[in-house]
Amino acid sequence: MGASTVGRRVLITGGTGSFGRAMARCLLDRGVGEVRVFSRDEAKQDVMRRTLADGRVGYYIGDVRDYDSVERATRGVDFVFHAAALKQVPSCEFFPLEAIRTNVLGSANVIEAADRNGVGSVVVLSTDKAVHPINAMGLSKAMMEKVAQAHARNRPRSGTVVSSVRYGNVMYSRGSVIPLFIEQIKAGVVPTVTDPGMTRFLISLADSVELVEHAFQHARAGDVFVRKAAACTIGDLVAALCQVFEVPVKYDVIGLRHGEKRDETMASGEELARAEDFGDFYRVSADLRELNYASRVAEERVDCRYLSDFNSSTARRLDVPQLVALLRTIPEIRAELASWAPAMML
Ligand SMILES: O=c1ccn([C@@H]2O[C@H](COP(=O)(O)OP(=O)(O)O[C@H]3O[C@H](CO)[C@@H](O)[C@H](O)[C@H]3O)[C@@H](O)[C@H]2O)c(=O)[nH]1
Repeated sequence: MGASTVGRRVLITGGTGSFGRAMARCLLDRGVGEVRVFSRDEAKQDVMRRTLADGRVGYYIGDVRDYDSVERATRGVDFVFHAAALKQVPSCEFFPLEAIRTNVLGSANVIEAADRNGVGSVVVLSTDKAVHPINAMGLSKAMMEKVAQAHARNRPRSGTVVSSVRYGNVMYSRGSVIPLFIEQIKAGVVPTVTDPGMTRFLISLADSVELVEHAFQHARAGDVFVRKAAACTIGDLVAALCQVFEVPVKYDVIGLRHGEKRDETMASGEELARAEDFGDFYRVSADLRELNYASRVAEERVDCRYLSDFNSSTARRLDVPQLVALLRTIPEIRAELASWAPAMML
């Protein structure tokens, strides 16, 4: 069994977001000593302070772009979960430098501050969009993963284990398509679908917390953990939501947004060739060898396997009835349903 958070001090960057709040609750339930919520927005911190009402949670205003603010929040901390990010694909296309500042340089600040303050483990949250990236968000997250792996490679004697987790679309996360579709359905507006054939990996917030915990328990420096998520088409997703909210299935097609991919890749074939299978997860270890490639001939086995990518177009596909059942298990969707009377739409 790996490390435990019982009685320990944990920092969550981006701590007021969907992941941060769920992770904070989970840590508190498990007996954490202190949770530090680090974020930019004092209003969101205030709401969280009043909702959680737990004296073990401390609130730190700061920005991962500002090294000093991260360094201060990291002092005396045992573990860091790094969730602060710019994560919307279209907006990062318009402001790619902002994605670099937050997702790449900000992550480097978090890793550096954690290393200097002797933090035991840092888990950075990445995305399937970091694999074969074509948009600024995915490119910046791919670079974040590279920064995490370079830490493992360049500082082998560091006491700080830095690992990454990758997952797909978290259902009902803030600013994502499910709350948008629900808002449209409830307002009597026809949902706007970019491309009904587009596919996305779906995971629940609880599963994302579980993956981060798994990474935290099992990480070696430079590892990337990948969730074996199921996928769906956006056409099926909107149809399932219409069924859940008992309205006729209808949508308007608006076309791809800036920077979007039709399908996502959670792990490349090259990565899978050296991955370990943990059942619900893969662990892809970093290549920690040095740059002297000629020395490889002396190695026992040179592995040149290639596998297929783990892609949302070929992954296990959830159909409409399965999506309906899954969506009905999401607490936020149940809450939306509780305040919903479809007859009002007639
Ligand atoms: O009006 C809309 C808006 C979006 N979509 C589609 O819905 C899907 C999901 O969109 P969205 O919820 O905005 O998520 P993504 O752009 O896929 O990105 C999310 O999922 C990623 C994981 O793949 C995370 O890394 C990102 O932070 C998160 O924003 C995509 O196929 C969109 O094209 C529509 O059909 N209609």
